[in-house]
Amino acid sequence: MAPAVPADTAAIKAHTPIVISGPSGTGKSTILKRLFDEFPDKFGFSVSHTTRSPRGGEQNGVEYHFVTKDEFLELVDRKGFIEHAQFGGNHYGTSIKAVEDIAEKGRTCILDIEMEGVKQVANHPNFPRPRFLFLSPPSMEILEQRLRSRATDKEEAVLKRLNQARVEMEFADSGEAPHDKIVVNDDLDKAYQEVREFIVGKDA
Ligand SMILES: Nc1ncnc2c1ncn2[C@@H]1O[C@H](COP(=O)(O)OP(=O)(O)OP(=O)(O)O)[C@@H](O)[C@H]1O
Repeated sequence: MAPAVPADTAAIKAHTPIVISGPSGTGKSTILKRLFDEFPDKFGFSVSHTTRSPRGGEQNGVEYHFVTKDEFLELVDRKGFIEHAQFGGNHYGTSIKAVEDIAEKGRTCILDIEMEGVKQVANHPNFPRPRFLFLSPPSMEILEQRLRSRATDKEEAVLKRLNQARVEMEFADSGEAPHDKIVVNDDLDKAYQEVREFIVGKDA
């Protein structure tokens, strides 16, 4: 078998990645957008790999690294992904290299990933441990309101997201979750300050 992809690199160690997770609709995108706006040069999102075909205008290496299924599975074998999953018949994953690319630019990689991905990252055999942040909704009722107010989902999709949210909240509450910090997104300004402090520290 091909050798494992090296993961313990100086760049990644110098810029410890941040994993942010939390149920859909909790406010991750909203808070990350603020963070990127406040610190335009400090952070980056990694470019994921996918086996799906590029859509009009999508460029390899920009929206995604577009690869064949064989290439994808070879990288899986080599432990080259910190997390990967299958959706709608296609594979998607975050490679070690993609995280390293951000760190090599002197930026901190922010990984917005769901629960199964969080478990994979935490259990990766040689990827250095990132810092884990969980964003929690104040209650299921409020999460439901936010999902509905976003108005991007049909009823069935909202119910599916709420069920998944329950599973994620249970995981976050269990002793198995790797989270270093849990922030409840009740008041947005307050939640943002807590996230900001966790990520950049008090004095930034
Ligand atoms: N503290 C808050 N108070 C009220 N509304 C909020 C708060 N934070 C976020 N929202 C609203 O909740 C909705 C969901 O937020 P957002 O899209 O950022 O969630 P998300 O966690 O990124 O979801 P997904 O994982 O599905 O992308 C948005 O309409 C957003 O404006």
